[in-house]
Amino acid sequence: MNTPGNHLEPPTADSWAFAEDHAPTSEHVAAARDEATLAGLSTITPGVAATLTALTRAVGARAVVEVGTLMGASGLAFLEGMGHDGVLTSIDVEADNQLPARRYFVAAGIPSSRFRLIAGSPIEIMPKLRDAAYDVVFINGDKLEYVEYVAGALRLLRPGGLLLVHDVLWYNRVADDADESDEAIIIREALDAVATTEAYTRALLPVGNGLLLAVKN
Ligand SMILES: C[S@@+](CC[C@H](N)C(=O)[O-])C[C@H]1O[C@@H](n2cnc3c(N)ncnc32)[C@H](O)[C@@H]1O
Repeated sequence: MNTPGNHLEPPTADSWAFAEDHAPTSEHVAAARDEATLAGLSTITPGVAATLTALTRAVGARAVVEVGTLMGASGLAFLEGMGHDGVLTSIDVEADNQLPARRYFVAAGIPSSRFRLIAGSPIEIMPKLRDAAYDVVFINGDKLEYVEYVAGALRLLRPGGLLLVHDVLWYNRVADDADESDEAIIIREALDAVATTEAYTRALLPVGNGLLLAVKN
C-alpha cells in the first residue's frame, strides 16, 4: 500500500475520471466537444479544457496561437481564459473544420474581433505570424508535423510565454519504446526538440492524451 513519501502508483481509472471532471467546462466548450465526439473526431478532454483556461488566465494572455481548430473546443477554452481584449489566432488545414468553430464562438457571444480563423497549412502560415507577439502557442494539429510546429512556435512566443503541445502521450504509444508508429516517433522527436533547447522550462502533464507545458525562458 502507498503511504505519503513512498513511490506513487499511477491513478486508477476512477481517480483519472475524478481529475478530468473536477473543473467543469462551460456549456459552449461542452457543445463543441460533443459535436466533435459525435462525429468521431478527436477533441480535447474536459481536463485539458480546464487546464488551457487556467494556464491562459495565469499568464494574463492576450494573444494565443492555436494549430488545429476543429469544432473550436480548445479555442473557446482559450477565449474564456483571456480577458475581453484577448485574441485567438487559430489555424487549420481544413477550412470546413473551422465552420463549426465560428458558429460556437458566435453562440458563446465572442465578438468576431476576438478571433482569427486561418485556413491553410500551419507550416506555411506560422512563419507569417509576428515575432514574440504571442503569450501562448497551442499545438494540436497533424502529429506528423509536430516537429515543424514546435520549431515554428519558438519565434512566436514572447519571453515567459507558454508552449502547449497536446496529444504527447498519444494513446500510451509514445512511452512504449517498442512502438515505432510514425506518430509515436515524431511526437518523441518533438518532445526531444523542446528538451534539448535551453529556451524552455518544461513539464509534461498526464491530463487528457498528454499535455507538454514549456515556458519560454
Ligand atoms: C485533434 S484535432 C484539433 C482538436 C481541437 N483543438 C479541439 O479542441 O477539439 C486536429 C486538427 O488538425 C487537423 N489535421 C490536419 N491534418 C491532420 C491529420 N493528418 N490528422 C489529424 N488531424 C489533422 C484537422 O483538420 C483537425 O481539425
